[in-house]
Amino acid sequence: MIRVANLTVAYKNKKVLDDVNIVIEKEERCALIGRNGAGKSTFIYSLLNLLPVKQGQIFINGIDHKQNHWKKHVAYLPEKFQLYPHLTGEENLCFFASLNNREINNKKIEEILKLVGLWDERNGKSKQYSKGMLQRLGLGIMLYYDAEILILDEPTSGLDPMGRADILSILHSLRGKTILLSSHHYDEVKKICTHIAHLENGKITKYSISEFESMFMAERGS
Ligand SMILES: Nc1ncnc2c1ncn2[C@@H]1O[C@H](COP(=O)(O)OP(=O)(O)OP(=O)(O)O)[C@@H](O)[C@H]1O
Repeated sequence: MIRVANLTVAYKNKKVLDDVNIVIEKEERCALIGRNGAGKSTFIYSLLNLLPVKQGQIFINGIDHKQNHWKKHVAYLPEKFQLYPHLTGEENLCFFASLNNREINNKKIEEILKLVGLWDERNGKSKQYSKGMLQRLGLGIMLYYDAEILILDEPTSGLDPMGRADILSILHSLRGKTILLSSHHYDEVKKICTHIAHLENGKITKYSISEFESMFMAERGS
């Protein structure tokens, strides 16, 4: 569960998040949507402590995020990330899986490569992977860490419709995860998400998909 209370973030004099309060419950799949520059990345960076929070509080599974041990509950996929182009898909996954002296679990590596649809291409060098394959490999690396809370910054950005559908259907297939993902593609994320967190003018309002749909339709009709 993620709980944010009275979060305000400003860059110099420009307030981007203004007294944000939101709870994302265990096992919800919540899409953070908002226009370009609305503050989606700023919100995610604040959650992850990549941006120091000066005003407000954030709790991850009940742990104040000023303490460090919340980190084992969370895995993060940034919008842009770098893999090792001369390594194969499987070697990249094994490299990241072994960080922090973790032992590599070969069965889990196989399961994840199958889950993200890269088992047959596992021996191809990642420099030869398409953008969709790279994104699925990034997702696989994130999933290896077995965190309960997954935070993804625009995971479908720059992908074609099939690539976007692949990523979303993998996320939809996961069980027991709490997911927050930012996106510009409301029509797509609504198919797999349970909730929408709408960021506008520094405020975040959370809706169930049906609440958001009826508000959206009412606005269109008026
Ligand atoms: N380091 C920074 N210094 C000053 N202003 C910043 C900084 N980072 C972001 N901003 C500004 O804060 C606002 C919110 O940016 P942010 O990147 O969080 O929005 P976003 O919703 O993620 O945008 P996009 O959808 O385009 O990725 C923008 O006006 C941006 O220009």
